[in-house]
Amino acid sequence: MLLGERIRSFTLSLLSERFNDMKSRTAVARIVLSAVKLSDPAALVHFGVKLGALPWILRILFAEGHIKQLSLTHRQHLEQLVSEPRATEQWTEVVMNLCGECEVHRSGPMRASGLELAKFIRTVPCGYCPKMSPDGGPEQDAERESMRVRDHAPRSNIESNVFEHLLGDHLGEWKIILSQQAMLDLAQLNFQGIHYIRQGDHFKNVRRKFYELASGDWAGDGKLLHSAKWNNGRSYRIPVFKAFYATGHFILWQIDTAFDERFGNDYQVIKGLDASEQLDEIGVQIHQAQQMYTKAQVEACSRDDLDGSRGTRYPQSVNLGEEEGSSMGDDGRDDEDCHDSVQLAKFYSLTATVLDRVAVPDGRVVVPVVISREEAEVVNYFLGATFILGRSGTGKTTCLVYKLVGRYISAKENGGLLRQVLLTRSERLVEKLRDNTDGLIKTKMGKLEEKRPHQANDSFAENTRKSFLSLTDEDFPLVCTFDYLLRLIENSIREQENRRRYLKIDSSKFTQVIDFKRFKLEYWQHLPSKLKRGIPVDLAFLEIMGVIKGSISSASNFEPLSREEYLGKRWRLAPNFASMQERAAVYDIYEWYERKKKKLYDIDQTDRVIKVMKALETFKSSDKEEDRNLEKKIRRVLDEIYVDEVQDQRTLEIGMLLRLVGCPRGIHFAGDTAQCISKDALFRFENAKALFHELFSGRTVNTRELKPTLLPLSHNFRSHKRILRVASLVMELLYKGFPELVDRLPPEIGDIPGPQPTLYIGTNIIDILKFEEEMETPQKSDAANGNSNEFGGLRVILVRDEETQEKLRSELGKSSLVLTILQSKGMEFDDVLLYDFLSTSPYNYKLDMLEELLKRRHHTDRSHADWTKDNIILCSELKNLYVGVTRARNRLWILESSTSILDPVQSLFNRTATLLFPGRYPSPMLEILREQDIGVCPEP
Ligand SMILES: Nc1ncnc2c1ncn2[C@@H]1O[C@H](COP(=O)(O)OP(=O)(O)OP(=O)(O)O)[C@@H](O)[C@H]1O
Repeated sequence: MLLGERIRSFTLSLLSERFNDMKSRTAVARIVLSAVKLSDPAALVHFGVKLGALPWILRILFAEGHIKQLSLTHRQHLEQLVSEPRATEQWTEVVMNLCGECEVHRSGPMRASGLELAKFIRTVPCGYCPKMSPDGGPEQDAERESMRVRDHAPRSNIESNVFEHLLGDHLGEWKIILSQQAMLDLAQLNFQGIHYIRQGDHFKNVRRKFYELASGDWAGDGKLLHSAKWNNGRSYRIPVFKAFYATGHFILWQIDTAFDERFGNDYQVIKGLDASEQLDEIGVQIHQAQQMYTKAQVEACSRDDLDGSRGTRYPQSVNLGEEEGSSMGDDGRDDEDCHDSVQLAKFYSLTATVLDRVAVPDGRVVVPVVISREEAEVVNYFLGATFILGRSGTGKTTCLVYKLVGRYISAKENGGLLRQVLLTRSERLVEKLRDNTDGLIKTKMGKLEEKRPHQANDSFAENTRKSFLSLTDEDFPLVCTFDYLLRLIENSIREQENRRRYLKIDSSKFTQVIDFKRFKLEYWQHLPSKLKRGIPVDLAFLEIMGVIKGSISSASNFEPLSREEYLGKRWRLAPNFASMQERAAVYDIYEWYERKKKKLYDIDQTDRVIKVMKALETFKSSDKEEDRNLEKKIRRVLDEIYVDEVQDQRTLEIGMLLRLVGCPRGIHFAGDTAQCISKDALFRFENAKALFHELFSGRTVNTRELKPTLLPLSHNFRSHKRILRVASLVMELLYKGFPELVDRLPPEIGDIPGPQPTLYIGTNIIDILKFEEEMETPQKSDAANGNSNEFGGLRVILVRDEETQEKLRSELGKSSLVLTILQSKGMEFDDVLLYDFLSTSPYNYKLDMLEELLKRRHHTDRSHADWTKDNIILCSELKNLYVGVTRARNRLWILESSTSILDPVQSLFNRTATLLFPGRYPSPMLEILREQDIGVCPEP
């Protein structure tokens, strides 16, 4: 009590001082906020009246969204505060000053009463409020360099509360984070508590213990600070404690550091490691995890007040700078018993909401992972359109989903609704994204968000009859494939055309849209051989769909590239065919394809998008009001669009999407050009960026909004460092061979140890796979335990193409998960078995050229440009390999049937890479196994 009083009077005295610089003002604002949160809620009134006279602090608290949040948690007291006549006047002035230019808030509170002002404050800032400048100075409108390093972005650029909305309230001063295992243990305890009365008390006790831990007051008889000891001869760099919740039962915990969204910085946190009491196993894992810490990290976790005395200990802020763990360098440690290192790689925030939801026995609880500061900045960034960029596993999808859900919940909690759509091309990934999105919303909002009727009636079939304009609030957030969204829009357009008898979008004759499979079977087979002229079928399709038809826009009057335009296109924008002869041949094929398609009444994906865009244009300029209204209505349905794996979308499609939102701020894309392996789309950031200019230059006054902000992510959270070394070497080859075709991004950094990837060469791969299948024992998986937000399952066999997929499925049976590399995009698996990828590559007989490539120093000369053009297929091979390798979290097996690939691969990965880059690749990367090395019993 006494301490509370002291903090309050100290803070009030601080408010009598003058602070002239923004840094001190921000610090004071944070202190005031913490003091308000720590005090009796009524204290808000005292502080608030004082703040009325201190607009410079109040502005900061408004701009960073804290007042909005206090208006929810301290509703009654805020009303009381702003009803005080002097405060009403001063607060109104500050808030109107801040958001006088916002479309929504311009008109101010409805009436000049305290109650109305409090209501008004609850909605400030909103998505339409222009960026608030807490220092009251004019907003710096200079366009930022788009590939900025966000570390330098001032914090006021960040909508600070989006991620907090997703999480809900913390249990106390200390943030608590739980390992996957501890989350499982918690759910298990709760389950037992419901079924066995005695254990019911356990769960209550555990809850209490977590609150005690979070309070920072760990006094007493050592019940929270009982040292955990292991007789395994290992020394622990950070002390581990047992918090007893019943005789013989405890939670294992240690102090660690993590990003704390409440303070916008890294802080000390309580890390719950386990509650299962399987001490031996977890003891080894904790030891391994602690070995990876740098000295500075260990120091940041240390405290000298862990003595069990009374009093609250506050978490300290941590500044580790740019320091990473031992990243990809060799730490000289033996990783051979690192099989479970992934278990302690991911942590979840234990907030009051999560604890309450775990206490409700209704199945799956999706909990946000503890994200890094870098990720939090991406999640909270809403000043303009964003492109989240990063190599694989760097959290792009995670950030995109948290952005969407955080915004959704924030709007809901403020009594509004955002109509958001999250798209990607792969159905499989969409399902995962939907589970995740719905799960996060349900965890946070509980009963408020019961099953959406949409799902029950429609199941997101791509031939849905539902129309875009019939979407209701309950359908949002809508998580679906791009094709599904397209179909919804087509249906709305068709309804109007039928009503008005235009009959343009009539797909009744079109049974199935032409995809690569149909193109190959029904078109290519009939293509006269003189037209084929050595052009590979997959590249021909990619070129037609991705370049000739894929870059159509309203600027080109929705016409595909003419022959002249295509022949004259810069090589970088259409790199698959470099010579005029080849391009001319492709154009001949394209013309033949269009003629045949017309005869057969067929349609392809680009035709569909073009039809939609043309129809919308026609409606827009129609002389019928009804048509114009329809076009307007379609444009007003969505507030925000999120696209994952955006590199799979054509420019044309991005153009369509941009037309569907009124303001560029509502657009958030995530992708990686190194993973651009689609068979029918050719993505270029340049093209997408150009579209923003084209489409929004007339619609927004803010020049910054015309340029999407690129937000890079660099830390790989998925795979351990031995897999990352393989991935980084593949990237290095791509950079060396095809510098113009992949954006150079910071290399993925990862610090988790793990087992060495294996290259197996043998003719009995199928037997091995069958054998493995039989031996496979059910393991704990995120998907199975329902306690986390994984985007994948346990083990997958990845193959080059659908034919191999079918072959393997028939040999191995349905219980094996076999996917093409393309289908596996965006997913992750504990174990990945890459099946015969190198042996079936068109480069299988000349893989030694990879070594030459790695050795190359300069790549600006002409001969290199020619080399790149001649080896364009290698670029796609390497991208596929990169995607395949990076799906693995734990074990990577490269299974190959051809002995001829052994020497070049072994030489590249195990010798040359280490010789050339000993820092990055300190030891042989692959364990090599041959048929004779393992004893697999063939089937009797
Ligand atoms: N801060 C974090 N700590 C631990 N795990 C994290 C963190 N952020 C993300 N993850 C996990 O890392 C994995 C990879 O994340 P995600 O799928 O978002 O990456 P991505 O960049 O979209 O990858 P890809 O490009 O390969 O699809 C997921 O399991 C995710 O839950």
